[in-house]
Amino acid sequence: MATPASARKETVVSAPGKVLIAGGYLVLDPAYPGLVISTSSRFYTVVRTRDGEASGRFPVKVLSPQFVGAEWGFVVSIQGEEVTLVQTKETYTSPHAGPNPFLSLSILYALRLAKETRGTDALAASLSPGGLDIYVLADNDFYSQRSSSGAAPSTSELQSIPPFQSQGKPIKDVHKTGLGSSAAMTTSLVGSLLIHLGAVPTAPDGSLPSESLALIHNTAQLAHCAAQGKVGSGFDVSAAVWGSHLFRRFDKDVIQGILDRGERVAVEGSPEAETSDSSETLWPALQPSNPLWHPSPLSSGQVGETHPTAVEGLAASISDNLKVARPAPMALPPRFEMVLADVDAGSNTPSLVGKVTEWKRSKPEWAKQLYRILASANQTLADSLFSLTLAYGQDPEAYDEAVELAASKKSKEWDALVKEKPSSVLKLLIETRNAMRSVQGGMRELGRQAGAPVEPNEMGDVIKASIDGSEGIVGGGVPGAGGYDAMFLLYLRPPSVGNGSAPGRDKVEQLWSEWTALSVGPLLCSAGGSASASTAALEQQAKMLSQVHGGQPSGAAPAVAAPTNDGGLRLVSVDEVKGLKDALER
Ligand SMILES: Nc1ncnc2c1ncn2[C@@H]1O[C@H](COP(=O)(O)OP(=O)(O)OP(=O)(O)O)[C@@H](O)[C@H]1O
Ligand SMILES: C[C@@](O)(CCOP(=O)(O)O)CC(=O)O
Repeated sequence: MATPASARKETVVSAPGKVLIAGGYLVLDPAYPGLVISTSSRFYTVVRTRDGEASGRFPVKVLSPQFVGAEWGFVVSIQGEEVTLVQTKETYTSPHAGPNPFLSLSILYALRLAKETRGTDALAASLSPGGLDIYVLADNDFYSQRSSSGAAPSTSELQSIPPFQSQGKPIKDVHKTGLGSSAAMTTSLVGSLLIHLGAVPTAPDGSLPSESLALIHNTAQLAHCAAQGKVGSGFDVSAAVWGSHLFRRFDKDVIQGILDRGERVAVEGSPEAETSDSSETLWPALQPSNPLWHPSPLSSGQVGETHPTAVEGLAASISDNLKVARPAPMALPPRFEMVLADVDAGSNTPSLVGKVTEWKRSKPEWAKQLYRILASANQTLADSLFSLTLAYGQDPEAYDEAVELAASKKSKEWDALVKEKPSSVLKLLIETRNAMRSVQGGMRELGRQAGAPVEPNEMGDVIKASIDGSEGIVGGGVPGAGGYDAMFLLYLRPPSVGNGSAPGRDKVEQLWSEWTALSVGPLLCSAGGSASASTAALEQQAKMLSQVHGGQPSGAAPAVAAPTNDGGLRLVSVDEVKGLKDALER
């Protein structure tokens, strides 16, 4: 099944950004799931084999063409069974490149795994004759496109910016937008290298089997944690691989031993450079079947306070059928869209995670109570979104009729609407709106208790004005850890607008452009895997979900097809991505 590595001259892998719409802070504990939506904005890594003289030393050059001076050089040496990686002195000491552990550790661990799974001869063949050129490129949304005056561009202005726009500054000076650039970069880099080096198989049609995705996921989590110097929850890397899903954290112990070795990529010629080949193997920890990567909500006693959501039950039955554990897929329901805002409050968000963790430690009883309330709101949200997808699968006409109606009213008017025109879909929309209000309220309370601006008042004000002032806005909040950096809204796009934009969404953008208390502007992306991204894939999923849900509540799970991975990591070609070819030639 594997494509012979020697046949690969070029490998391009794309991975999405993420928005954690429910479960911030709680997801640090595997007892609580989080709802992470991948974005249509993506990161791309292009790996090309270079021509040159075959030798035991292979140069690996990494270029990030959107930034000034962003060029990193590495050398892989293969001698007998020993493989070492060093960074060139010139790029290590360069003021604009320097050490970049997200890049260097991704390369290091991908090489190690390739050596373990294929042997040094095959690894050398994959790097021959002249080593590798690697390009990393991000969709414009990953970085703030504000002008030097700080003004936020409108959607139409953003649309007129060429793809993969040069930022005109070094990477350290750039303003990120919270989509998870380091996770999407690490994951697409690890994925493209493992595929290019033949360490994970691709299917004949170019898709990636679940085992391959799982191995890319596990390796990228290791590289990202090692680069960050800490183990976060990892939902960003998880979304970069699996797209939108219901996330549960893996067991830290799975990689702690490897992290404790504190490996890093040494500079060429330094004393450490001689000892950078580790004899410890990665495979036992990283192999897809290692159960520590999958805290099962159904079988482990770990879940403590929470019950598995309906959608996790579904995922377990899919995994049983596929014999590979993958997290519960969770695209937004049809006709749902997401809009994100780049907020420039002119102040740095203080360390929110530290404050919340400290509060939880000092007030364990209060924290337990609040976490229980938040967990319940998060699960209700996941279950109501799931029920909406099911409702669409069962009766798309009735669903569309209800969405058309709801999108013509402000969501605070839906209660009166359902009395006038009773509809099960409208009731589910109200349930979803209420769950989003509870999640938002819970996050605000968490911040208040911990003395941390999780949802600062200025952010709460603009979110409230957006939801209350426009038609069809289901809810919103501050994603992830919150703070002043970003916000998201979920809204309905009525069937009658076709591919056009929803009037409620346009009204929100107008409101933002006139907002003076904060500088707020839209990003271009929507949700990955949502109806707009791939209606066919979503319809297939809806049918599949209703098939499972309508089936046996206990006993044997029905046979179901593998979910598509449209919203997650995928193999692409340079030509199919608008503007990528030009950006590589710049
Ligand atoms: N295009 C790129 N080229 C090279 N390195 C990059 C690129 N994008 C991000 N990085 C690396 O990722 C680091 C940023 O990671 P960090 O974890 O601080 O942010 P983040 O949480 O991913 O941010 P955000 O979620 O806002 O995108 C940069 O300092 C750089 O090392
Ligand atoms: C607070 C936390 O739950 C969310 C951080 O999310 P983000 O990086 O702000 O999107 C921490 C984590 O999950 O790693």
